[in-house]
Amino acid sequence: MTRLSVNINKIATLRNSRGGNNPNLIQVAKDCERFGAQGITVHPRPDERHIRYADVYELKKIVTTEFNIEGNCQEQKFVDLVLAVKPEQVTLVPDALGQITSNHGWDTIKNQDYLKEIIAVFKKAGIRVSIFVDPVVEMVEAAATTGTDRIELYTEAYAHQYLNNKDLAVAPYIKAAETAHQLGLGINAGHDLDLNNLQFFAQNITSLDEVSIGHALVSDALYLGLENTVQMYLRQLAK
Ligand SMILES: CC(=O)[C@@H](O)[C@H](O)COP(=O)(O)O
Ligand SMILES: NCC(=O)COP(=O)(O)O
Repeated sequence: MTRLSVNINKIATLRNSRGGNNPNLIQVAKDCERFGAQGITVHPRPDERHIRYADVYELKKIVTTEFNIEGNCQEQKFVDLVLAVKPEQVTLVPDALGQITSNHGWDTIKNQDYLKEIIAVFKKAGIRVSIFVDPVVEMVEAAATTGTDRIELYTEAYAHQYLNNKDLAVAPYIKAAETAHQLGLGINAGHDLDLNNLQFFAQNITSLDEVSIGHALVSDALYLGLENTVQMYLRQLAK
């Protein structure tokens, strides 16, 4: 069954907004796992707008499921952090500095040599590597020759198109996932997945290993409660 990794970036956003330690990020991570989450994802950005580098070291001490650190490996500080923490998985995301959020996958053709080199560094450290890609067959095919263990399908386009035509929305992801599976790549997915669009996506992407969900899940939890929300997302994946 597809694993749910809860991205707790937005818990850190709320915490940072008042300069204290409320909500307590570490306690939220522990609670998410207690409520059934099968992973914790964080995305420390260079400006530390939400997840701070120090948080990552503290989370490593308590995460008992799978710890997934996402970020831009072109930042040496990020590479050093991941090699020091050694999470179960690192997800490489080609974000530029000023982005409000992640908004594109790797060009795995143009960046083939660079990705091969940096992926080998993480794999040598025993860390599973996933790379963030758009649902484009050629990008998936080139991902396979970088040595990455998995791809993470960037699902913002799916989430937006789903509101108009869900079959059209999921079609490119089915093709990309079939290609990835045939090439022996693991398949993750994330960005803008939510309680409305998750089940249809998971039902159509049969070899989906993991989804990482944060913004919508944390927003839902404001109304539905965190324990209930985590379990609602898990039920969407179980159907
Ligand atoms: C790679 C990805 O889609 C998520 O990690 C996203 O980047 C979340 O980052 P923010 O929480 O900063 O929007
Ligand atoms: N990799 C996607 C992720 O971790 C969370 O993205 P979102 O659910 O906050 O859009």
